[in-house]
Amino acid sequence: MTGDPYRYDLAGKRIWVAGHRGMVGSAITRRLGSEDVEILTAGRDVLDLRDQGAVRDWIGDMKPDAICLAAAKVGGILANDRQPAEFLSENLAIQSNVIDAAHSLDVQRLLFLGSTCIYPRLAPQPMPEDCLLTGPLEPTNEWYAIAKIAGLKLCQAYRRQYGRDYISAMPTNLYGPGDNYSPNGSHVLPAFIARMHAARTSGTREVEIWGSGTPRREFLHVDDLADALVFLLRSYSGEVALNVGVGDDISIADLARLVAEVVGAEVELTFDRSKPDGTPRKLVDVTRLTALGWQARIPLREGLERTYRDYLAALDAGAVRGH
Ligand SMILES: NC(=O)C1=CN([C@@H]2O[C@H](COP(=O)(O)OP(=O)(O)OC[C@H]3O[C@@H](n4cnc5c(N)ncnc54)[C@H](OP(=O)(O)O)[C@@H]3O)[C@@H](O)[C@H]2O)C=CC1
Ligand SMILES: C[C@H]1O[C@H](OP(=O)(O)OP(=O)(O)OC[C@H]2O[C@@H](n3cnc4c(=O)[nH]c(N)nc43)[C@H](O)[C@@H]2O)[C@@H](O)[C@@H](O)C1=O
Repeated sequence: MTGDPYRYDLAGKRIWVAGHRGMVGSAITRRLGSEDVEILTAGRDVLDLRDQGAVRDWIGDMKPDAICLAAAKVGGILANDRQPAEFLSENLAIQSNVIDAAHSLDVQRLLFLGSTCIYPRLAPQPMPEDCLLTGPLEPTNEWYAIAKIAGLKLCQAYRRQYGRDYISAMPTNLYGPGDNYSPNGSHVLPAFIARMHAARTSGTREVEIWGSGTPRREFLHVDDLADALVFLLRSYSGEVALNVGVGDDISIADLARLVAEVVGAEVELTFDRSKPDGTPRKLVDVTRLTALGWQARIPLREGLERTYRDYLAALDAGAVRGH
């Protein structure tokens, strides 16, 4: 490679964080708070992103220089499995409306967020970016994965055909403040925090884990993700949808034990094998991101401690999402 490294200067830019009330969107907003940028936001109450005309009008009126697309229909394994229509249709609509309108209204820069479930169910571990579309997807979330693949492909297509500076990032499983704690709709980590906390406060000893407990997952604190996204916005331009992760994973049973320890719950685990395990392992290869100069900083245990404190504060305020 020759020439100067790519740099997008954020100074003075108007950046629309779509989905700013979600876990990721609010972390991006917090992180952008320390940059010299103007942050634009619109909640679902004023702008439903499934409405193509409304999205065009909003972008046309607000004229963002850059968009972080962190709005999506999101949920854990059971929600994905039970609502295939909404996970496919809403995500296709949200992302096409935003990306198409960004192109037609001449928005310079866009960052699309996918997920590592885009990779084949039995991908090599750790999963490199180039294993995309090399094998069948995990059936519990193939609907969501197909929408996310379409989103990253749309960014690639606008880049290839029209030279648009649109990029995509594929984060691993996330956790942190503002997560969704809905018992059936959440991801595993918030589910464990809520369940272990309930066990501790009620004195219950048996805590149920869905599936076999043997699948392995990687967990990235959302503040690390937000830092990585700002880094990418500033310093990455390319077709490849980049993995964002920590490069280390843990079994679901061990995660349950670790959460129990952090929460201070003395429990025995039971396994509900009628619930799906999903992908056996999902560890991302972060070689490309590391080579660009970014690395996660928050170790899992510290991130869990912080997240449990956030959960307790939200409980006190009666503001736990999904409860
Ligand atoms: N959580 C995770 O483990 C992972 C997340 N990601 C990706 O990160 C992104 C953000 O996820 P996360 O923050 O966890 O999800 P959240 O559910 O916390 O946030 C999603 C946000 O999108 C908004 N939204 C959804 N539908 C619409 C709509 N029709 N119109 C307007 N706003 C809408 C929600 O608004 P409202 O608050 O009104 O519902 C919410 O603010 C997604 O693209 C997801 O795929 C990727 C990998 C892992
Ligand atoms: C981020 C990612 O999130 C989803 O994929 P997933 O990684 O399978 O997500 P999950 O966090 O819901 O589960 C992880 C593992 O944990 C086990 N598990 C145990 N007990 C509970 C439990 O109580 N709740 C949940 N949710 N899972 C549990 C569960 O059986 C599974 O083995 C995608 O649909 C997809 O949308 C996506 O991109």
